[in-house]
Amino acid sequence: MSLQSSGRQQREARGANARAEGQQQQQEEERREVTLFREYLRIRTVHPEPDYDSAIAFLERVAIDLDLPLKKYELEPSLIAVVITWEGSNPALRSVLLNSHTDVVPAFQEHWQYDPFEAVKDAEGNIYGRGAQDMKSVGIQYVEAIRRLRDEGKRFPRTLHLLFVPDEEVGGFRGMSLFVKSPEFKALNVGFVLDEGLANPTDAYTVFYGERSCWWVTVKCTGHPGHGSRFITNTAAEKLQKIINAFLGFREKEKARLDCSACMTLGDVTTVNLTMVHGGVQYNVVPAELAASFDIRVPPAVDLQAFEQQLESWCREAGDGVTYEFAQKGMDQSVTSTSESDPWWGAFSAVCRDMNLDVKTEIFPAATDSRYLREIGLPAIGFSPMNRTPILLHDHNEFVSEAVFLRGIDVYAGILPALASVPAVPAEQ
Ligand SMILES: CSCC[C@H](NC(C)=O)C(=O)O
Ligand SMILES: [Zn+2]
Ligand SMILES: [Zn+2]
Repeated sequence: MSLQSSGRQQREARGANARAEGQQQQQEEERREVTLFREYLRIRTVHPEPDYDSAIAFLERVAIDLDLPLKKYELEPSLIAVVITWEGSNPALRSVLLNSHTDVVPAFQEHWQYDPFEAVKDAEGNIYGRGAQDMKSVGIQYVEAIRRLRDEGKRFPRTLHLLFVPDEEVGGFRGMSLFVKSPEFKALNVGFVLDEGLANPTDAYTVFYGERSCWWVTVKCTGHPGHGSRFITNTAAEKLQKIINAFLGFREKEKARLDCSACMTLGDVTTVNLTMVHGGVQYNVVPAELAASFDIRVPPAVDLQAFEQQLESWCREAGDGVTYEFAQKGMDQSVTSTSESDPWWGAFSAVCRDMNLDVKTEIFPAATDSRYLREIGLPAIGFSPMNRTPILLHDHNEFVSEAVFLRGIDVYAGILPALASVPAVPAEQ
């Protein structure tokens, strides 16, 4: 056996040390909010085989502890949405939905400093785990803010629903997408939604009021086949070359637009990435068909019809026998109002100002479950209260510090009363 310890041994040793320190600290002083969050992180709701049963059992205990009713809605066999409800004093008013997803993306253990499902807290108070940012922290912050408000004897006019959905990380097709279409969702009488956002490395908090449309498109190029030793004309490869040049040429222009503007963010430009190429038979056979797949994200301000015409013309210009097909084509471009005169945004932004939070509004660069909620006409804000934190969702060594996590509970304890006290909006009068 080598004298040098392996990566795994080092990780285990680090984990054991940090655990021992953490346990000691926990016995001495760890706050129950943090302990609950770390317990949730240890539940392996990780794709491709998320342990949703354990997450549901955990949430059932949370609801009992909060003394609030919990309902389960089966969306598909073994895919369950959980709703914990704190009824308002005027339940006829529309409710506020606090959404979080219970699933997390896979973690590659060998790249992590600690086991991604041990929820290790290091000496600096950083809590490591898959889901630490995306978005188990937010789920527990909602719970703990509500616990605090209830312990203080507060009650607000509007009902607060805590929703925990499965399968967001694989597109939400069997999760939120189904739930929003159900009569049970309608019965929740939702008026406004808080959902996930992103960390911000500066002092500011980022708040998302819309998302880019997600277009996944495969362009198929056909052409003359033949022997690999000859100059075959009109080949699939020549057409594919034109397609790739057109798509990636546009990508460069959009990148330059982003790079030369200090006030633009990723959500304001269109990104195009070549993510898959398909085709070919063997070295000496010129193939009759080749295809390229692109991940395209289009900001809400872009005219989608005009953009599709652009794709069409790139395909036409590449030659005959070039066609495209969508695997995903988001067409809804609804954004949530950030006008101060909007009752929901007005309440949200005013309370953020009162708490001295520096809020930056942006378009979310990727796709979240908020798109299903905006699609049915609901205002939804993406907000994960994590400032002074690097953006590590889906990355190795995802963490949030204990201090930022706890501060996020204070933030929700300020925001939730404001949202749950928004006076009846015109549609409710
Ligand atoms: C369109 S389904 C895929 C959803 C995924 N969401 C995130 C947050 O990574 C994405 O934007 O690729
Ligand atoms: Zn997420
Ligand atoms: Zn995610």
